[in-house]
Amino acid sequence: MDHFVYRGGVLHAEDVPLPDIAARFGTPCYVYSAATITRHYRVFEAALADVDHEICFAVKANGNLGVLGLLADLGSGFDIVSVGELERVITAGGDPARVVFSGVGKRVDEIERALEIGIACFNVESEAELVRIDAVAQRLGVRAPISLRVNPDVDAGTHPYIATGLKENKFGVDIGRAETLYARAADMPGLAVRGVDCHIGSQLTRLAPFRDAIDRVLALIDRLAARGITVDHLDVGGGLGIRYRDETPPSPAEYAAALSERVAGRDLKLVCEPGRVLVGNAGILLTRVELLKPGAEPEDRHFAIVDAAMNDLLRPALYDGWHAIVPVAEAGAVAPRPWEIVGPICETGDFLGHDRELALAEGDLLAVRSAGAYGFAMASTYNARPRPPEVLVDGAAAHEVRARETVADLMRGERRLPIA
Ligand SMILES: Cc1ncc(COP(=O)(O)O)c(C=O)c1O
Ligand SMILES: N[C@@H](CCCC[NH3+])C(=O)O
Repeated sequence: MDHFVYRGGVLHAEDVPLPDIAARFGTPCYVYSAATITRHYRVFEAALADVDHEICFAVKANGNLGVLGLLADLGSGFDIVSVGELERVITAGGDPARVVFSGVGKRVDEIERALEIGIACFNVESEAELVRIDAVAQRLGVRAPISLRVNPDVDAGTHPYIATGLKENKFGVDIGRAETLYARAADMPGLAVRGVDCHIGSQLTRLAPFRDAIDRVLALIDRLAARGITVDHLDVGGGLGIRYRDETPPSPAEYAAALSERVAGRDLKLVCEPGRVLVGNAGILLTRVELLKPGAEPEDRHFAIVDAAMNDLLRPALYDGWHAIVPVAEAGAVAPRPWEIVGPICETGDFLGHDRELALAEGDLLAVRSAGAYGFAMASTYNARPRPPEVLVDGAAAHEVRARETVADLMRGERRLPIA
């Protein structure tokens, strides 16, 4: 459930009509609903209430300070993959002691900063990284809390670009080698073994792969215990899918119940790293139809060129991701027809949606739905297009939590030769 609803024929974000947002902040523009994020977080939290747990929001899904601040106030921890994300969490008021640090290529300076600030755990993705973290921690005179991210070799049944839990993927260490690596980690003076971590992919719509992965990881935890290596938490990563079109993912409550059932009776804290499920359907990309280019022949395609493009929302171009595209106001006298919704960028892959039955006129506003996760976060400035503003709506108030970039912002730090 989200808080983007039609009232009087006009789409609102909570109590704010989207045309008001377009008038105030211009288009394209990302719009998020605080009530939706809050609701999703609380549902997740309530579903895990019976087990010792920590929710660490995956910052990569949406790193806006307004969104992170809201989640921090709700009590969320954070999953980061770079020192940039760590600084964002700290600036937004998040608690570094509730941060887990994932990612296959952590640099020495990133490890140093995370150790200085005192994060909860490093999710270590290779033997080389264990050695690196151990060396940095010893140099700083501390012990780094670690989990090994194990790759359980299960098929997440998602798009191949976002499946991570197969042996062929670059992520984590082979579950068959994990025991040996844990034994090695336990002997390293700069490391403190704390947990086991696993994340099998994103936009999963079935529970079975999560269950399979957890069962394999719990079996590993038992084998480790038999060797005298105990862990205090199991990090199950993120990955729960959302409905973009007609998917029927498990609800957060069903997902959480499946997890708690697996760990019940064990002295283990459950750590989750949800991203998309908390913010995906809490955001839209607001865009305006610039020009219409209908085909001349019956078999021709009709193009609607809008002011948002693949640089603003990459998912359609990158994964053929389907996002609902809906009118902000009810159509006037125009008849609906199938439109290709495209941006102004010089790439054939620059589309937001194919074959959408819409009644369009130039100047109309459209909402590209389910854009709260991996939307702005993956935006670029390709074609020298400044990135859009982000607006966080809370009831009747619309807060600009990121101003629109300017062309001057894009050129900052650049020079032409000769440099005086
Ligand atoms: C390590 C890790 N944790 C959490 C997430 C968040 O995933 P999602 O947005 O699918 O919940 C990701 C991204 O897939 C990830 O790579
Ligand atoms: N960026 C992807 C998900 C990748 C998740 C990163 N671990 C998406 O939009 O669906």
